[in-house]
Amino acid sequence: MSLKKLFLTLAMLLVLAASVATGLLFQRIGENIVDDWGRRIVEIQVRYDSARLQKPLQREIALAFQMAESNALRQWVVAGEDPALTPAALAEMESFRRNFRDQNFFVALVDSGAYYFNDRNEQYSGRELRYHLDPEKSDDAWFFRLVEEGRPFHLNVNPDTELGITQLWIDVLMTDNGRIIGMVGTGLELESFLREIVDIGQPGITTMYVDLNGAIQLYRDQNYIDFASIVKPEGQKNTVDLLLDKPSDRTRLMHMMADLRDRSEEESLVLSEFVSVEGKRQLAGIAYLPEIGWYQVSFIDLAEFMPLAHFLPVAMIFLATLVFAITMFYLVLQRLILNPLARLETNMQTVSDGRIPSADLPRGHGEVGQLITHFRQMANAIRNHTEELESKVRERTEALETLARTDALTGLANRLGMQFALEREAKRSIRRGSTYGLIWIDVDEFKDINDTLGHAAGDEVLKRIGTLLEREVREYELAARWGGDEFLLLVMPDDVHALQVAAERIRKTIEHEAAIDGRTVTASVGATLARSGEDVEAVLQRADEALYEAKHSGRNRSHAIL
Ligand SMILES: Nc1nc2c(ncn2[C@@H]2O[C@H](COP(=O)(O)OP(=O)(O)OP(=O)(O)O)[C@@H](O)[C@H]2O)c(=O)[nH]1
Repeated sequence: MSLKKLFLTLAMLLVLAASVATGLLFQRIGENIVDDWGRRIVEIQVRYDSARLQKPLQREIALAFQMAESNALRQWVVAGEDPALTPAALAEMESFRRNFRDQNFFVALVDSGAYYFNDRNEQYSGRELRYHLDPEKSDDAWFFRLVEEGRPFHLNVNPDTELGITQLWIDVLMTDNGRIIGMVGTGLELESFLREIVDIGQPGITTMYVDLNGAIQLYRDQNYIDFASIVKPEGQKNTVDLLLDKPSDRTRLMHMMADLRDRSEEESLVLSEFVSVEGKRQLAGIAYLPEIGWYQVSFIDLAEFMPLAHFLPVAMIFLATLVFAITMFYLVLQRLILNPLARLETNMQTVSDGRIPSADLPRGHGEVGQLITHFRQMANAIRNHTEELESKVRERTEALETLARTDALTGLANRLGMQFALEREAKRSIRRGSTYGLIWIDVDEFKDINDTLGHAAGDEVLKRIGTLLEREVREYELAARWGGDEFLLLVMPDDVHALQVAAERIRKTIEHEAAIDGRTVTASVGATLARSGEDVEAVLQRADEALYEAKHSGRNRSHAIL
């Protein structure tokens, strides 16, 4: 895997890991914040709700206690509902009725079982005695049970089947010298009370009030309320665990309730615990309200109340910054290291393929820069060396080529060199319609020179003739040793006559200047003029024939065939 791919994969893995870590971190931080704040909020909420509930209730309870202590009422009851005292007693009842929140009252008497009631609409004015309580009737059991329990006051949520209304009843015992003689109080219309006090419609918050047994007394959904719980046997009550998903949560709540009751002197103590309600993790806040003998239980759905989504923008900004930083790091890495290295690698590949590296190398920084500089120096050295080598090879090749076309003894062109020159001239002749002359020289009785004067003398003769012929040709003409004692001149005569003159002059020059060891050296010379576009072989043939003629007409002659 290339470094580029490796770092890209690494960068992507980093982004992925950073995203997961950020997500987990923010979820953890968010949950901690929400849990921490949730506990504070639930505490405040419970205190606030309990104050809101107790304020109206306490007023009603205090009023009910006043009513229970009313002399007019007590005297009337003790006197066995003396008709003479009844108007004053009814007036007292009416007076309290007007003061109660829902403007109703009840008075229930132990001895006679009489039950007096009037309401806001005064529909029972003049006939306040509604009925007589019957210990045998289950609807009246609440009264006899409360009298039996002897608690000074009690809150009772109960539908009154006789009257056809459901109320939160405030029941206060009326006593005379320690003897319970009756019960007075008022009823708060449950629906409006729940609407105004309990179900305040705050999203994510559910409040309820339960009695010492955990039986639900006030809750926005009346179906859950444990009506007349005072007379219900244990096990049949609608308790708080109806809302809880797990039995373990119920146990924990019950423990908290017991703990709160033990510590009821600690004012406004609120305990909180996470529980599962209707499949959601909710924070339950519980407070004991000793004045009314109930607990307040508030469930806060923190996911709705303080959604973790609120932390999302912060998490997104954090993540975006992280991704941006990693991307920038990768881009800088790519620009400063990966790209220069990739180009360097391409150049190195060129070198390893035996080609000349490109002069266009990237610039780099730091160690990469040093690496590139060293490679550049190395590449330049290779390039210079290669060019030098190539130049030398070219020179040597040219020298070899020259050598291959040169006669070692005389320094003239050899047969190969002459053939090249002839081919070139023949092509030019075709191209330009030009012509050229050939002069063929053969040393006379050279074998004899060798035989008599020695082979070295023979060589010397050949060298001298070479020098003479070299002198005879012009710059653009060529003298060559054709082989053995034969020489060939490629000449450019102006005309036939000039060719004949040149051939004769060469013969004479040899005769006069090539003598060795006192022995005259002569040569026979044949000459011919190439015709326009004529084949080289044909011209050579004719020159050879001219030479043959010169030889056979007595040697040391020049002869031209035109
Ligand atoms: N010294 C010397 N002799 C050579 C060289 N090349 C060829 N020869 C000799 O040159 C002689 C050429 O002789 P021929 O061409 O047969 O005849 P010739 O003796 O010149 O007689 P004509 O040409 O008929 O006049 C031969 O004996 C060759 O051995 C050389 O490089 N040096």
